[in-house]
Amino acid sequence: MLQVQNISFGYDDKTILDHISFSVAPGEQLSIIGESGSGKSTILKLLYGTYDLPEGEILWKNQPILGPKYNLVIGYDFMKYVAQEFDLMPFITVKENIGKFLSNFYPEEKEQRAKELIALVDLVEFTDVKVKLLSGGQKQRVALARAIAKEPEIILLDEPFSHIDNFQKQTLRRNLFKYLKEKNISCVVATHDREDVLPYADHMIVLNNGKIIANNTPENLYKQPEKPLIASFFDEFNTMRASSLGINATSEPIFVYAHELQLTKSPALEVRVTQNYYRGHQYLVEAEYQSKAIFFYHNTALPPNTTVHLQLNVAAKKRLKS
Ligand SMILES: Nc1ncnc2c1ncn2[C@@H]1O[C@H](COP(=O)(O)OP(=O)(O)OP(=O)(O)O)[C@@H](O)[C@H]1O
Repeated sequence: MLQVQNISFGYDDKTILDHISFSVAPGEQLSIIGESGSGKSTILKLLYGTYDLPEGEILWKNQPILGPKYNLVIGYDFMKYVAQEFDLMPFITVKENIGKFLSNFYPEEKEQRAKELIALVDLVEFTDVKVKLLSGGQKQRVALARAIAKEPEIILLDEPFSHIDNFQKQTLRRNLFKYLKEKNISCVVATHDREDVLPYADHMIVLNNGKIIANNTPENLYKQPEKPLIASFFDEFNTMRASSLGINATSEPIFVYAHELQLTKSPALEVRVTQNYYRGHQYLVEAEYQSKAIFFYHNTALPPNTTVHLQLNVAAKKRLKS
């Protein structure tokens, strides 16, 4: 179990993390989300022991993770960290880069394992290519393969698929996260991508102004986002009054995802269409309601300046009542 207990940290006078606590069980995947600069990478670096902690404690299986003041070499064998900069060896091949992280004791097993890892990250045709000749996405794959080479107990991933193209991202993500679960490797992922979180994370924490403002399952946070920052991570959304949608709920503003609004003939929420954005499966329609923008999805583009009426779909009513 990883335990982060009341840690605070800043690079200079400015506090970046302010009394943060969370934990990660063996085999569990935790996602850290938050705006750019909110401190996601800083948390990963602290978990890895890159800096000394001025306050609080980080424990892995009840042993403290210590910074450079106490460790000549940063990091621990049971933990791997894939940073945004990959730190590969450019003048040797993909296989040699991965091999550096495997034991030389049983050469046949080493060969087999290197092949297995290269296949996992789909780099078979680049096995013997020098890393300096690879693209950014290919380098990121090598870094991921290298990090899991020795099966760490916990892995820290900083935007792990940021350089991988959309064609290959889904497969790589599925393969990697499935592999980590199978091997019971704990995983902490800093990400901006909801696709890293919704299908895979057991828990997610949301960072804002140095604090954790939410710590829950992705499903619970998706259903009850509570803050615009959280809703915006998942999807296009609107901040609305429950009364304007004809539901008896709180007088507090509610967050309604754009896909939860649909056209109706009855005289419900009346809006004026201003723009359409093609999104493949549907159009995202921008409209004006009481001088503010409101967004919803529709199967076809709607002519600008038309007046239409909107209502919540059935699933949204259920979500907002629960
Ligand atoms: N080595 C450093 N020295 C001084 N300030 C730093 C250093 N590294 C990061 N910072 C500052 O700390 C804050 C948090 O940075 P961090 O990289 O942890 O954010 P992040 O949430 O990971 O951002 P992003 O999503 O853009 O990667 C930022 O304001 C950043 O400018």
